[in-house]
Amino acid sequence: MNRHFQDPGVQAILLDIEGTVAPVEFVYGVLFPFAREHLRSYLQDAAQAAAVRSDLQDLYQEYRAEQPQNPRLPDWSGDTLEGAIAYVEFLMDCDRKSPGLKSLQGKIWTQGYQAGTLQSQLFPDVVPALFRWREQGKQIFIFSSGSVQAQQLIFRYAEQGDLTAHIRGYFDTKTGPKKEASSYRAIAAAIGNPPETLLFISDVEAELEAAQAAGLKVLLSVRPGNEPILNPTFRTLTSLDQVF
Ligand SMILES: CSCCC(=O)C(=O)COP(=O)(O)O
Ligand SMILES: [Mg+2]
Repeated sequence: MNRHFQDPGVQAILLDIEGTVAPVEFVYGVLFPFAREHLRSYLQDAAQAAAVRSDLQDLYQEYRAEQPQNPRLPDWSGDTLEGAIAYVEFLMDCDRKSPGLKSLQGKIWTQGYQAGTLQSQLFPDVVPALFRWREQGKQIFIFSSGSVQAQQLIFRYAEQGDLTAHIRGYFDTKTGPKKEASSYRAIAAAIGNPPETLLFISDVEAELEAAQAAGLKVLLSVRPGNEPILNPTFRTLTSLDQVF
């Protein structure tokens, strides 16, 4: 195997999920439809739970901030479930990486994974890479727009079994947006490593630009089903087999 990315200075690997370790088709074809289908029944059952109320408060704040500029928003007075459902559906329609939406989706998926209805699909090179990198002493972290809970589920309920032992830590957009350099500086600080000892792998060039600006090493993930990038600015990989 030609492991063409070798850099002895890299001590930790930060992985995106969708388009890097999991196929876009799994996220858009399985996870997102599951959350949409179960949104109403989930909120009807759980809207009074403290964690769900907190998500709804975050969503309502986002709604109030957006409402004056966006005539396409559905009506939501803040105290109706119908309004909440309509706004969450609106956010899902535009694939908004909203922390409130992502947190709610993670809670809905939890039920699906625990019931055995959902199982996560990862590219076949992911599990060998996790074992190989750990044997080489590299730490593995995740940074995704999906909530930390959703990320943990992906690795706990993989078709290949529970992979959470391989993952040292998880970061979501509570740390900061994926397209801002400050988020990557915050992640490096949280991990306790200088930025240049981290390698970030993602399918989105704007995320790599931000990570590179923060001093991280970066690689562009090119996978079946990803948005095609005609002239990539960054070094590409088509399999994690190519890294270390
Ligand atoms: C954590 S699985 C669900 C992924 C998700 O909700 C999403 O928006 C994908 O974002 P990513 O940053 O992993 O490309
Ligand atoms: Mg991605």
